Amino acid sequence: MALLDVHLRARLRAYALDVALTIGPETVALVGPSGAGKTTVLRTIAGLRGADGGHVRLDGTPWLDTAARVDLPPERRSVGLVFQEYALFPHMTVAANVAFAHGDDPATMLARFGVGHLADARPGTLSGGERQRVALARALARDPQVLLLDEPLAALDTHTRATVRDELDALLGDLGIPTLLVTHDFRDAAVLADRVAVIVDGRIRQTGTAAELVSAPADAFVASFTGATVVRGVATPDGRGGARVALDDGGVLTAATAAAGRVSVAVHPWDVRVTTDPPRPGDGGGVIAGSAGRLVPEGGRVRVRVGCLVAELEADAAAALGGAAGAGETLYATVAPERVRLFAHDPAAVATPARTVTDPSGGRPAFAARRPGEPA
Ligand SMILES: Nc1ncnc2c1ncn2[C@@H]1O[C@H](COP(=O)(O)OP(=O)(O)OP(=O)(O)O)[C@@H](O)[C@H]1O
Repeated sequence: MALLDVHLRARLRAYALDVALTIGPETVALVGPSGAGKTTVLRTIAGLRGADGGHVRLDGTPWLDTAARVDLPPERRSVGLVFQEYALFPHMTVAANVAFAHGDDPATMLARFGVGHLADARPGTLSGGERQRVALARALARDPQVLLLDEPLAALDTHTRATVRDELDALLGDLGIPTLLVTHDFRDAAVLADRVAVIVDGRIRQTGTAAELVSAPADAFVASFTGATVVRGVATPDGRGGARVALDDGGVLTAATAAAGRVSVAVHPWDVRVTTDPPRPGDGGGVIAGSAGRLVPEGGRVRVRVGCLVAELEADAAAALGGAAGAGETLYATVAPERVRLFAHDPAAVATPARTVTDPSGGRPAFAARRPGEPA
């Protein structure tokens, strides 16, 4: 069974990268913010840059071992690479691009990816989705033992992206070779990867299935990356093993876990309940009151902002709000205490806008991502 064993140390401009990963015949997504070191890891595995320490081994055979002074050139490492920009040679035809990767049979490879009819075309005349398929055909032409994908869907529009993502998902399942996929997008990671590793400043914060990261994030950054809204507040123990958190932006949440002092609070949008009437005082839970934002449809559900939280509702729950949303009326958001996650205060988690994810119930989650900076 194929096993890619990676441990890399490298001094980068702003931090020291130190990453260990073992990848069996599976797809592992390396996700994290810009500058976290994702591309550096991928390029080092491919042999396109060196490391200050560590190793890369495939089934025990070293491609890189700084202690033993082994550092195979890229062409002696059996990797297929797909870069962000597809890196096709613009002056060559599609067929020549694939043949260049010394595939003996570019026509068969292209046909396999549904782009056989484009063999004589120049890359500049292809759509993003077509270029992506050609790049995959080229990456796989040498029958590599390891596949490295750097933001393979980044250049595609939303519609093409969903289609190509599904194709890629099927392909990766068929290939069954160690595959490392670099992406900014938690949704892509959740669909394509068996495991997701979250990297920040050159260190892996957490590795798990997408559903594990959603249900048990190790820290506020991971929570925000999986789609949680992260806000700040001050926690006071409630004397019953939980805590009451006064949020900086107004409102109170109660948590089932104990905490005291400044905290980051992570809440997934699908755990937020929204009502037009305030909860009864005797309910004891926290509440956030806020003027309702617009209702925004998202993947069969509806999102609405209430104060500092974003709620994701079933269509009928949204309909029950009547005209309150969008009309600027006051709505009330509540969250079950066991769904309020408290973390040591982490400014990075708040500074990075959450990627949004829809309810992960039912096996592999269906994700709906919002780009950083887009309104919730
Ligand atoms: N040769 C180098 N020497 C020193 N620092 C470097 C070198 N190459 C990259 N860096 C720095 O290392 C950090 C990680 O870069 P890298 O490209 O791996 O990040 P990334 O996670 O892939 O980011 P993005 O998502 O924006 O592509 C960046 O701050 C980059 O400026």
